[in-house]
Amino acid sequence: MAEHKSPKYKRILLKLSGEALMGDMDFGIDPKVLDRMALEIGQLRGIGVQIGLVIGGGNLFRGKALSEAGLDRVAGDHMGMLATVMNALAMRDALERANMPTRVMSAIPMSGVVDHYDRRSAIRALEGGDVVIFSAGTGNPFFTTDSAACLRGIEINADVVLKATNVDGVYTADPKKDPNAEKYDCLTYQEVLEKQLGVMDLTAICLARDHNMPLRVYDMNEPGVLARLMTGGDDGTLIVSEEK
Ligand SMILES: Nc1ncnc2c1ncn2[C@@H]1O[C@H](COP(=O)(O)OP(=O)(O)O)[C@@H](O)[C@H]1O
Ligand SMILES: O=c1ccn([C@@H]2O[C@H](COP(=O)(O)OP(=O)(O)O)[C@@H](O)[C@H]2O)c(=O)[nH]1
Repeated sequence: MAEHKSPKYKRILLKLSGEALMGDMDFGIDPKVLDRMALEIGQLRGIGVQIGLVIGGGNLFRGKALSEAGLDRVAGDHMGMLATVMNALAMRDALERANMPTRVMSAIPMSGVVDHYDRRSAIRALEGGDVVIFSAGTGNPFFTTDSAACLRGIEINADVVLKATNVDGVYTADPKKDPNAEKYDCLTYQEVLEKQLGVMDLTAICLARDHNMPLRVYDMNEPGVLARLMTGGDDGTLIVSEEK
């Protein structure tokens, strides 16, 4: 009989950037990316990991970009948050097609479309094996879904917040702009703040630091990476209170 190691984490909060859902497109959602993510999430669920998801909205709308184009910032942020709900509905569809029971909760009440966010129901659903998608960010303008991921991760007592993105970790500078940037394997919250490393917004880092929530930034385009992380893999960059 095959040997089954118990996973490193019992409960995770996985943050998927909206942009990652575009795949090779310039806007919108690539169903192939959703199906691939559903497959990877299914592998984790199969080994008993409880999964909370926060999905960004940058593939559709970002408040800051809309306000730079002349729209009111708060209206733009509301559009950004609604975009995360659209992404969550698309992700739920992919997860349910892959036979995973899924709950979508929204920080903004949206009766008849998705459930309103409720921490206790979310924890019950996670314990019952549902994948829970937390949508509409924090429900407040001027925040990001990275902050929402740290907030929900802390609220549901996740063991780690995993930020799945399009770079393979945190670098000394933005690797898309600086070809000489070097990757860190491990960093402290304080180093990220002092060096102003832009991979996650500083509000999110402060929240994680204040509640000692480990963060890992990794490349979601690497096949099998999520399952590897569950069995002690060290892909990407770990951000913690003290360097390991
Ligand atoms: N020091 C850094 N290390 C790694 N990535 C960085 C850094 N500074 C900025 N970035 C950028 O952060 C992006 C990842 O963050 P993400 O939230 O997924 O995307 P976005 O900010 O476009 O929504 C990468 O595309 C990368 O270009
Ligand atoms: O708590 C939140 C989370 C998100 N947003 C808005 O929703 C957009 C999409 O989220 P984000 O940029 O974090 O998505 P990602 O970069 O992960 O795709 C943001 O630009 C904001 O305009 C917000 O106002 N409050």
